[in-house]
Amino acid sequence: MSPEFTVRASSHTYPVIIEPGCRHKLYEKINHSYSQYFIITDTNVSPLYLEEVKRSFKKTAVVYTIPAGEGSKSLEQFEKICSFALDHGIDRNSVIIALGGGVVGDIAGFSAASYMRGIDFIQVPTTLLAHDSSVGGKTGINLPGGKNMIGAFHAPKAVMFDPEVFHTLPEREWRSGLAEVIKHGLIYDYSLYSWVCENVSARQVPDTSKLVYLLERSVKVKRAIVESDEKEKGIRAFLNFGHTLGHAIEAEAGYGLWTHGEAVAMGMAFALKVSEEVFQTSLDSGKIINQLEQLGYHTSLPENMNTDRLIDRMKRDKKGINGQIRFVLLEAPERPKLVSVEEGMLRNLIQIGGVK
Ligand SMILES: NC(=O)c1ccc[n+]([C@@H]2O[C@H](COP(=O)([O-])OP(=O)(O)OC[C@H]3O[C@@H](n4cnc5c(N)ncnc54)[C@H](O)[C@@H]3O)[C@@H](O)[C@H]2O)c1
Ligand SMILES: O=C(O)C(=O)C[C@@H](O)[C@H](O)[C@H](O)COP(=O)(O)O
Ligand SMILES: [Zn+2]
Repeated sequence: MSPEFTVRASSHTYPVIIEPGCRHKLYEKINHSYSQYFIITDTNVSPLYLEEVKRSFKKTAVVYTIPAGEGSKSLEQFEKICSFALDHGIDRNSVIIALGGGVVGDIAGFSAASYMRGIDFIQVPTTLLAHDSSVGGKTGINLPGGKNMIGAFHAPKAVMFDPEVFHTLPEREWRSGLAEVIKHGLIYDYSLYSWVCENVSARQVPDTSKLVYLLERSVKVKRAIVESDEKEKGIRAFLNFGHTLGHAIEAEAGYGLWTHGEAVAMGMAFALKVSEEVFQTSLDSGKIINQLEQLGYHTSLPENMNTDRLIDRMKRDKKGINGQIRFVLLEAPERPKLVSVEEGMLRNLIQIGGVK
């Protein structure tokens, strides 16, 4: 089974293709009228998959390879990509192909959104995590002061998953991606969350048919949310569950020390505790936090994290208004809510070790 469905954006509707082996025939699936094909990839993905992808092309592709890792989502790399594009004749009728994980997707997408005021791009996600980043049109780069602080909404022309490539993911990156699936489950589709807990190991990439199933279900959660609120005026903020603290941790530790998914999992565990405090509900946060631990995520903040600095970073989060820290909390599974949370409560919870 190779699911194919569409995502509606305000600019256009684009296909999402989930097809084992499709990296060998990417060119067949894309428009042939582009003047140039500009592949952006990274130093880990390039030796694994670039030649296979390029072989399917009838035209020569221009390639730019960024150093693997979160550190590459930078202004410096952005400038290098755009200058390289200009030097290699990339014009308005060219297309950027993002071959890699979320880092490649975000910076390639932002380059596509900005270069010559916007050219087409196609997402070819090679990590599980990028099932989230490749759909919905958020693109961007980091500042030292905060994650994704410079960016644009720019929808891809297509998203093409070849789940076979997930088999080379290191365990840590597989687990990282699973955190965003879990997020989709907790905020929108609890049966997906339960299915993951029962059927998916965080230690080992499952077989391809299970991967196809997982991708389709989780991408469809993302689709439902971004189709109803593309520019984050309302419910799209729920996709930030776990990210208020998660993004602060990533920036505070130094980009790349924590994976995005590790930080988001920690952030979700924290947000669950905050939810209990704020709503005084019977949300069984303990059970979910235990399940996160079973899957191998850290759910207690390391002692070397400085509370003041984490609080400062959370105040600069894009969801914040007038210096107030706003968290996505859960009143119950599938019942997320965006809430301003008192700084004192956050300080207390951080100081007692986050969630324990
Ligand atoms: N735009 C969005 O909506 C959105 C959503 C979620 C996350 N993000 C962003 O995505 C980024 C994280 O993405 P990520 O976790 O994919 O990180 P990543 O792109 O750095 O990939 C993780 C690691 O896996 C390697 N890799 C990629 N594919 C591989 C493969 N098939 N086999 C072996 N190794 C492979 C990469 O080289 C890298 O070392 C963060 O910057 C995060 O902020 C954006
Ligand atoms: O698509 C969204 O919207 C998300 O929030 C998805 C998140 O998983 C992702 O990490 C996103 O990049 C965060 O966006 P930001 O606006 O908080 O930087
Ligand atoms: Zn995320």
